[in-house]
Amino acid sequence: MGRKKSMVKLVLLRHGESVANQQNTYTGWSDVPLTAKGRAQAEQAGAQLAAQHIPFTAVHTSILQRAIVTADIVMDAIDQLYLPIHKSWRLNERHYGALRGMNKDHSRELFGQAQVAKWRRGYSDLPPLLAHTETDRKYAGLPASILTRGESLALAWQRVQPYYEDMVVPRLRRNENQLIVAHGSTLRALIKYLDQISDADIDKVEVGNGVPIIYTLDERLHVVHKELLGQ
Ligand SMILES: O=C(O)[C@@H](CO)OP(=O)(O)O
Repeated sequence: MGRKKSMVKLVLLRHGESVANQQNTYTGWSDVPLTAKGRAQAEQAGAQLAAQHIPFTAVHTSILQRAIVTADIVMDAIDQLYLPIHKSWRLNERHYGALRGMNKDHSRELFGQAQVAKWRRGYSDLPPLLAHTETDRKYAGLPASILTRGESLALAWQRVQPYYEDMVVPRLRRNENQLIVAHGSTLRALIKYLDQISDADIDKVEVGNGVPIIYTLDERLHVVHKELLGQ
């Protein structure tokens, strides 16, 4: 009789629509709230996940309210409010530098379609940097090496990967299902890693607000199945 292969679930979820998403402005580390539509998207994601009956042992999110509130709504909907929730700046959205707050259509008028496409979806392209690093007290303890004046997706991955390796992988290895509620680019970086997408092809990957992505992983944590709920 062969040994039963263990399979574990890793669920990724981008927050519901934020005020900045609604206004079509660059967000990054801006700490903007969900819209009413964003809350409804989180509730719908929670209902879809509830139907999957996945018992998690931990939830991971950023220190930005749009992700934290989405995580809370989902934990309630799946009746797992008791779970530990780990919040880390490492799961924050990619820092959009001096673009933050700017309307995305306006940025295309200013810099051109091609440049904006690279900033938004390229792997190594750095947005124009802020003149100063973050002053918000929640970032006071950040390592000095972290560039908080703007990040490429590649730079964001450099701070997401250690979180994934230290906080998520050990739990997955113990066969514990994990839920990560984060942001478009943070999740694109993780999806790039899990799906082994090349630097060039990551520009085709989009992550929708409130669409749960369920990965089934084998004992080496390689992807054996991927499903987007409600798609
Ligand atoms: O503004 C942002 O921070 C992100 C996600 O909302 O936008 P984009 O899709 O342009 O990378």
